[in-house]
Amino acid sequence: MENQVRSGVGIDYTGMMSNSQNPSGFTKAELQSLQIELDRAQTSLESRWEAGELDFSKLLVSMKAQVPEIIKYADAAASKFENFVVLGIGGSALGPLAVHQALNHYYYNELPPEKRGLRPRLYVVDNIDPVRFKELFQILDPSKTLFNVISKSGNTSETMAQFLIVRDILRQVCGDSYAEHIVVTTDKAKGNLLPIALKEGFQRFVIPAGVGGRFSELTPVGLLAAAVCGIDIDQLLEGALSMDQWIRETQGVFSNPAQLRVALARFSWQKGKTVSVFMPYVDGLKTMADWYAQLWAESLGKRFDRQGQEVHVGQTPVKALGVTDQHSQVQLYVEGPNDKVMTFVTVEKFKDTQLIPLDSELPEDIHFLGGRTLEELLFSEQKATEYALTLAGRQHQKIILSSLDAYNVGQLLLLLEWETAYMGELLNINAFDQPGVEEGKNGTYALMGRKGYETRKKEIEEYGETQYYLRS
Ligand SMILES: O=P(O)(O)OC[C@H]1O[C@](O)(CO)[C@@H](O)[C@@H]1O
Repeated sequence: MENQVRSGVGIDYTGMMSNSQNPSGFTKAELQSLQIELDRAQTSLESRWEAGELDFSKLLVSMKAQVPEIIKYADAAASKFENFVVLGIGGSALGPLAVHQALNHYYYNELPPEKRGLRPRLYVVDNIDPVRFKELFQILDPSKTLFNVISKSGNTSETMAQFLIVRDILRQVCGDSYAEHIVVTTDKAKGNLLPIALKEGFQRFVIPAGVGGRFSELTPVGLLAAAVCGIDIDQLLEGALSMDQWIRETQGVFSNPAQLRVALARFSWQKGKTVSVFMPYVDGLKTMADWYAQLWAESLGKRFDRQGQEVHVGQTPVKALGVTDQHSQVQLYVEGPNDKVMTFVTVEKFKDTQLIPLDSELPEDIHFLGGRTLEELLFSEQKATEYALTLAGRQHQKIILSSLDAYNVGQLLLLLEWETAYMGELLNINAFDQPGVEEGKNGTYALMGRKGYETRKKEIEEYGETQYYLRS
């Protein structure tokens, strides 16, 4: 194998490469030809790192130093509250959810408290659907709940609205002690949430200035929820640091995992693969696909390059789950337009095993299942899907975690963050802003009557008149 598997996460890119079954795959020479560009990207990223623009990586060490403080608070919260609710959206919600699902029991909230290590149930409310919001309070006792309001900007309408509703409920239920039920995670110096937190005396955690929402999982954004729910955040950061070191200290497309992944992404993009399918074959990683989708889409979907030229770049991320989506989307991937590149995410070993019982009374055709395990079936299905894709000339690769543990999840997060940063360099765009979303945010302020947005409001209302409509 050319690519070294270090510490527990590996990349199998056989399905991306040219061979007798897939002559249209890439050659080693092709990947190697990108090395000068990759070296340039590495140098540029290094200077951005120095300048504090890549604090998702640079601040890992200081995050590790903050672990005891976070654990101390989390343990105290866990002994006091039955529920921990994250209020946030986008990067302020997807990371906490992804890591929780990856590392805790799949039915964590339904477990009796002693099987949860007496830790609180976790809810991540990442939307503003009024029905869902109301229904949350039909199952939650606010007096036994700690709410973590997370917003980097401290201004996001969805999160601020959630906060205002929750604060109101808490005031009614808990009276003067309502502030003990709110912990705020936001910027140190900016945004509307900060002065409120200071005035009302909420416990506060800081999102470092140079870390944007979608890169913030390994700051208090994700670390607090993880620690409250019993995840080993020290190991999470340890894994992240080891991947960080591997990527920052290694030269060469066949040795540096971020360079390898980005070279594959770059060539597939160039060859018309406008869709990137992220398909874990582990239920625990299902919401990791949501987290990845935001990271890849918001970072790389850009209209202008750094010189202001209109480029309209970006690969569309699609979330899928193996084996479930074999029975839903894979037909399209095998026979539809050849515009997709697939990343499967798998584990070498599941935490547990499940035997399929043998029953010789049953029809002969299902005998083959008996005595085998569910994971054997799952691995076989995955392999068979890879084979079908290869036969159809479709490219695919695998990120393989030795097991689904905190260390490896930390590695995975950093790998995906770094490859996104690299892709930004190769596409010559700013991977750390989101001007297209800001437009929508401002439009929302206008429509909701925020001061200073009156002209915008008028424009949108005029534009927004319904002209064509069909109804039952
Ligand atoms: O954490 P904030 O500032 O509330 O932002 C939430 C999300 O909104 C965005 O700014 C736009 O979707 C994301 O980048 C971010 O993760």
